[in-house]
Amino acid sequence: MTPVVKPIRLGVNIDHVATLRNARGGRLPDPLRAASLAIAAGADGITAHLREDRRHIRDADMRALKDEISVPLNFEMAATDQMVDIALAIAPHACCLVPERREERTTEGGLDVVGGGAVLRGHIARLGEAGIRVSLFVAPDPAQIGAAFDTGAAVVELHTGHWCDLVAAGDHEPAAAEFARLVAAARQADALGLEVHAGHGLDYATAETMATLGEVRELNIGHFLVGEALFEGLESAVRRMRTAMARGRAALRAGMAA
Ligand SMILES: CC(=O)[C@@H](O)[C@H](O)COP(=O)(O)O
Ligand SMILES: NCC(=O)COP(=O)(O)O
Repeated sequence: MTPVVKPIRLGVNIDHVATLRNARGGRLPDPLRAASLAIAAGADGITAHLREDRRHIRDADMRALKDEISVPLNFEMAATDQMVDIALAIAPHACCLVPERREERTTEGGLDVVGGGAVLRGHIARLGEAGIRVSLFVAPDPAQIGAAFDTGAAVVELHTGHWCDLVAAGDHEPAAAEFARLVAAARQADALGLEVHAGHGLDYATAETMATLGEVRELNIGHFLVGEALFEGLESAVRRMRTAMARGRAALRAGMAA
């Protein structure tokens, strides 16, 4: 009997709508309007990253999203006491703990769960005790996946940024090797009972490829979609992304049936 292919969700990250808004210090474009349009176009969830330097999403944005949107809110944040306190006050559906370095242009690596120790486990416990689903944003590294399981977090989000950069550069062999790491990490995490998400740097083609991995249940995508929205509108870009992901799942089913 052909195994059941579980659905895959799209989380739309609206950080960079706030980047454009903050460029002039005003109210527009409104990240909440972007979230509403993304949801109307089929987004299963909204993701927003409240960085310590508030370079894009601000505290008021996160509060407005929690109060107004009709789909789960995935609150991305650094693993700090301050951010945990803010997350507990907002009470989103989920929190994704990501590494942050002030000087970084974008999220670079995955969370060092292996080295996180009792402090990280304390943050995870505080969030979990409040009923918030905790996700750890990690590189596709077996040790990090195993450590994530040991922390009691429910979800790992696999960092696809390095793979996407290699694909974009046309470095085919290194890209294939990094994709193999993502495949192995997804299988390892799934076998441990962790829910598997993925994100960072994804576009239509790489999202379609990620959707061929049955273990992957959610893709969080932002920068590419906001860029495409400048040319074709956010609703169109989100619909095209959903279609690309559906093509990936269809390819998975076809492979299973063969
Ligand atoms: C964790 C992650 O991949 C996203 O939140 C990404 O960080 C987008 O935000 P930045 O572009 O500010 O890194
Ligand atoms: N966690 C990944 C995310 O939320 C969006 O990352 P990107 O698509 O903006 O690179």
